[in-house]
Amino acid sequence: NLLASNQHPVRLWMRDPQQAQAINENRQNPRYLKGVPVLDGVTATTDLAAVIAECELIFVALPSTALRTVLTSYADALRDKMLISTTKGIEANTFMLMSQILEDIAPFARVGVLSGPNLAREVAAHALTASVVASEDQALCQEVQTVLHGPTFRVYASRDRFGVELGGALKNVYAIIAGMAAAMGMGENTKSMLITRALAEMTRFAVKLGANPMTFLGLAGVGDLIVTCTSPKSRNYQVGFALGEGLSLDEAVTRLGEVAEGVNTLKVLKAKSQELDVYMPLVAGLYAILFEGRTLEQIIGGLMSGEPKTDVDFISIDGF
Ligand SMILES: NC(=O)C1=CN([C@@H]2O[C@H](COP(=O)(O)OP(=O)(O)OC[C@H]3O[C@@H](n4cnc5c(N)ncnc54)[C@H](O)[C@@H]3O)[C@@H](O)[C@H]2O)C=CC1
Ligand SMILES: O=C(CO)COP(=O)(O)O
Repeated sequence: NLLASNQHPVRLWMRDPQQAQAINENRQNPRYLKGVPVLDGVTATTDLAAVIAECELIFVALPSTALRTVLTSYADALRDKMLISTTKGIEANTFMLMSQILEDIAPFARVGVLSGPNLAREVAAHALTASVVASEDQALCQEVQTVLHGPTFRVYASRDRFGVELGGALKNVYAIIAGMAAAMGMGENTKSMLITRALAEMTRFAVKLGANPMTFLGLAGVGDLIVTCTSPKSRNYQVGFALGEGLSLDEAVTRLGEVAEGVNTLKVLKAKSQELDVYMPLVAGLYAILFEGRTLEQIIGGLMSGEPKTDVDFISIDGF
């Protein structure tokens, strides 16, 4: 809709012919965005080859588990196209971020990511929103800013594609913990502690992977962490909330009926943090709750009784 309202013709690729026809006829997508009119400039279609051939700029919004499978046979068609991932996940086994998978599939495409505090429902409802486009390709960033900018949506640019993308993927895990804490009636101090220690933890991990920690101070880092850890509109938060109400993980995911990337990210992140020997007590704690039968109280108890630590890892003061 943002693109269409800037007079750009838009193709929306989807799998289900009935859904595509319904969107084209009724101008609504009631399963995912009830009550939001789909503008006339958007045409839904199931023909991916035709969409790729017709479009110069492609926003890839597939769930992380589907991205490689869906696009892998289109390598030649994607040559020279501008591909922007909006997917916030990490591939199991390879630990690749989505734009890295796009590069892998289509080495001659131009690749970037769009990430930030961007709850889909609020973007669709024209809540004032900011996002980040990140790519080493400056012209690509400018193009994305130009086509998306409007009265309610503003795009900032970054050269740090890896840091921006990593921030978007990691925060989902902490949103599950935040939702859980909310359901269990934990205090505002506790919620703030969890968010801030989450930022410390994700930054520590990112630095170990060679990312720039300053990126985590931006919209795609702390910005997205705040919105996802505080909003009941976040699906990861909702999964956490359901867990805090006593549902099992399967029940929580089934009740949601949409993608909550944090569940898969948790598994790959736990394994990677062990492999790299990065201290991530929140990730290890959530993993222990979901897969080893521990409780949130036990995990928070562990945090509170751990050996004294410094507040911010990257400030070194003599004697600390
Ligand atoms: N919804 C949001 O507020 C935001 C979502 N994202 C990211 O966008 C990505 C997608 O999430 P949503 O669209 O929100 O999830 P969703 O659960 O609302 O929708 C996922 C869509 O992907 C389709 N899909 C699933 N498997 C597919 C396949 N193999 N081939 C083609 N289509 C397939 C589903 O039919 C559904 O239409 C996630 O990585 C999420 O983190 C990023 C920013 C905001
Ligand atoms: O990434 C998002 C907001 O920026 C959406 O978060 P959820 O996937 O948890 O709904």
